[in-house]
Amino acid sequence: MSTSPSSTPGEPLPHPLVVRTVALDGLGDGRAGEPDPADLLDLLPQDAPLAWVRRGDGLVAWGEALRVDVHGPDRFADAERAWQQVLAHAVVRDEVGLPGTGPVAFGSFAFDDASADGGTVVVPRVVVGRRAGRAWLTTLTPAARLGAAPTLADVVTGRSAPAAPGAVEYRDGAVAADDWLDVVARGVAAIRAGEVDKVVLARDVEARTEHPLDVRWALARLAGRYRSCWTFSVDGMIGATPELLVRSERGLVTSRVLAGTIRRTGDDAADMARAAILAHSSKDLEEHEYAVTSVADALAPFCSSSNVPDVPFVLSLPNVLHLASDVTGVLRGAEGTHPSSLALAAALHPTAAVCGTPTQAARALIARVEGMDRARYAGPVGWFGADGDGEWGIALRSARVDPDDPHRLRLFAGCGVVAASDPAAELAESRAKLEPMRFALGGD
Ligand SMILES: C=C(O[C@@H]1C=C(C(=O)O)C=C[C@H]1O)C(=O)O
Repeated sequence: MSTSPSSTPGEPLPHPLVVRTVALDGLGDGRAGEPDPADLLDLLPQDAPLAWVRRGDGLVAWGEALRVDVHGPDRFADAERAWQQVLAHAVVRDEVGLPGTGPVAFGSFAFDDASADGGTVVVPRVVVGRRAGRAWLTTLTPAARLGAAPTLADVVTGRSAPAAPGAVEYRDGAVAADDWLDVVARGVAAIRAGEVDKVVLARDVEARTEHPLDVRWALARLAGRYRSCWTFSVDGMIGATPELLVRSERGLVTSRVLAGTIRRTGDDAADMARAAILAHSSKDLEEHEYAVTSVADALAPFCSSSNVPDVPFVLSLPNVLHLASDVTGVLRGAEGTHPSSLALAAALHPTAAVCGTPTQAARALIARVEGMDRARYAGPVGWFGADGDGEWGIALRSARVDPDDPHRLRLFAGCGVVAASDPAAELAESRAKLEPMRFALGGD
């Protein structure tokens, strides 16, 4: 675990963190020329923007009061510990008291324990949040004592308009598209040989942008088009995921499980017919069942009661239709004794929606045949607060901006493979899942 700016990991900040949350005025009626929290993404600076936004609500943040890099199988626990240490030294005045107010940290974690790209927690300096018509501003400042109440005009200064990335060139990532057919075929063969029941296999595509990517430009495109997804940006990992690994709020946990996919055609009547096919496809229902069971089983030890829908619904996105189930549960025990949302995410990860069934065998198969490091793709991404509540998505429909070159990104997509899978159909599905990030970079 490495922390910055810090002296030693045990004592991460030279001063306590002074955290102050104030309510912001009614949305949209701020004074002319003043920043307005009505569009959170508009408030972000170009440098290292943090975001977790859906349908206009959520959190945006910037600056780094503290950054912690973690690695290996203990990356989630190490991140949690670092956050607890920050909180132990924090002085908090929260005048709003909603989920997402007070101290907040963002995180993004690798899919695989062995990834070189383990994970990062960022404690920002400024957070602006919005939820159900209310908005707030939080400042997190390593300081000796509480200062004056901050205003949005103080912290949103010198914003340039997001700039388009210009022409974008795409080329094969670690495995060429044609060779990936063989990767899927090896997955199907392993299933038929009884090694696993389901495996999720992914591939990457490299993009090179003419101008350095202004992440804000991509985020605005994603949030505008993929409204039922969670648009995120944490430590260079960006995307709009339709899949919520876990939300934990005041003792109630929710997980949106997706598995089973059909591409959309662009013709609404044809898509309705395809939705009906998807809802009755035994191949897709089987894939979905594995994913729901993995989430329900992982949540069960933490919950006193839970609700697991018998039948999935069809989630319609601009590029694909998915089978979807919202699994909910009530956490066991009294408030204050619950595991944090990050601990729940760690217990759930990796679900069968992004790994396979059984988990360990599917993990080993992925490591053997996929031919790439997934890095942060398909890992948990999101935020949590001082009480541990928070939201963690699965980093899908996503890309990683090269930390050393803002012209370069790796785009990722994967597909659930079962005995009845056809490699060519999975390749087509992976192309459909790459569409959101291609659109984010300026594609149609
Ligand atoms: C792995 C991805 O998506 C996952 C796989 C799905 C499937 O195979 O049907 C559907 C949704 C996600 O759980 C991805 O988008 O990269």
